[in-house]
Amino acid sequence: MSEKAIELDRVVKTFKQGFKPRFRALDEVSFSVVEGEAFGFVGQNGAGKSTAIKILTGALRQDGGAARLFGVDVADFRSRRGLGYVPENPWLYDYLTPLEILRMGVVAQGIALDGAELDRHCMQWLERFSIAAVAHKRTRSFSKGMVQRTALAHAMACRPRLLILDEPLSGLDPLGRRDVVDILVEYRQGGGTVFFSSHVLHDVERLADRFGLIHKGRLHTVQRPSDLGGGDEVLSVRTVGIAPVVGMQADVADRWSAQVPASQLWPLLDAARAAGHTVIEIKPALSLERAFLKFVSDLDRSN
Ligand SMILES: Nc1ncnc2c1ncn2[C@@H]1O[C@H](COP(=O)(O)OP(=O)(O)OP(=O)(O)O)[C@@H](O)[C@H]1O
Repeated sequence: MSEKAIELDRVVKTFKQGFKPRFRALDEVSFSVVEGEAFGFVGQNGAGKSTAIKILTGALRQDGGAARLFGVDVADFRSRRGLGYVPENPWLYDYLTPLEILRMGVVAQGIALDGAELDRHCMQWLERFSIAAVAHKRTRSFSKGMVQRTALAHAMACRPRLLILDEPLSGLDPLGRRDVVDILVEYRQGGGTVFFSSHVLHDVERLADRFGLIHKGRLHTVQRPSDLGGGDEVLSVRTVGIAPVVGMQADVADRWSAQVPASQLWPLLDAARAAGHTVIEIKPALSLERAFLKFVSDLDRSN
C-alpha cells in the first residue's frame, strides 16, 4: 500500500478577530494524500488553503487535531526532510542571484553535489524554468513571475519527494504556466507527490488526480476533477444548417446553438437532423470553473 505523504486529521486552527470570538479558519479538516499523487486544494480567497499549508510546513501550529508528513508529526522538523515548498508569495534573499539561491538550497538539503557538478545541476533547473539568462543577477529587480520561477526551480533542484505549492501558477503568464505544468507532470511521472492550492479550477483539472474543496474553513468534498465537470445536467449543442430548429438560437453564418438538459438531447438532435443540420459540437455547458462556482453558491445557500 502507498505511504501517506500528507495526513490531516481533524485539524482546527482559530484566529483572533479583534473583540469578536476567535473564528475557525480550519474546522476539523481531515484528508490524506498518498505518495505519487497530485492533490489540488481548492477554494475561494480566505477559504483556509494557505493556513492548512502553513500548518503542514511548520509555519503555524494548529489548535487541534494532527498533521503529519510521511507519518512524522509536523511539529518535528524531520517531517520536512525532502520537502519542496513554494509559498504564495515566495521571499528570496534579494542580494543573492538565482544560482546562489539554488546552490544554497541544494547544499542545505544535503544533496551530494559540489563544484562544477553542483553548478551544472542548478543551471539545468534554471534553464528548465527559463531563468538561466539572469542566473547571475541579483533577484532584487525581479518581477513576480521571475521570483516565482526562481522559487520553483529552487524547490525542484532540491530533489523533493513531496512538493507543497501555494498557488504555484498565480504569478505566471500563460507560457510560464504551461512550462510549470509540464515540469510538474514530469515530476509526477518520476514518482513525486504534489500538493498544491489553487482557486483556478483549470489548473486543478490539468494537474490533480483528486482535489479537496475547502469553503470557509471546512472541507466539503474530495473528488476527481472529472467527477465535478462531468454531470449530465446541461449540454451545449452547436449545429450548422439553414432552417430554424425549435429550441435553437441562430448564431453567425448558419450556425446554431442551444443549451439543453441531458434528457432533452436526443429530441433536439432529431429535430436538428430533420431540419437538415449537421452537429458540430456537443459538450457539457458548465466548465469546471462554473461548476465550482455553482457548488460554492449552493453551499452558501444551504448554510
Ligand atoms: N494570521 C492571521 N490572523 C488572523 N486571521 C488570519 C490569519 N491568517 C489567515 N487568517 C484568516 O483566516 C482565513 C483563511 O485564510 P487563508 O489565508 O488560509 O485563506 P486562503 O484560502 O489561502 O485564501 P487566498 O486564496 O486568499 O490565499 C481568512 O479569513 C484569513 O483572513
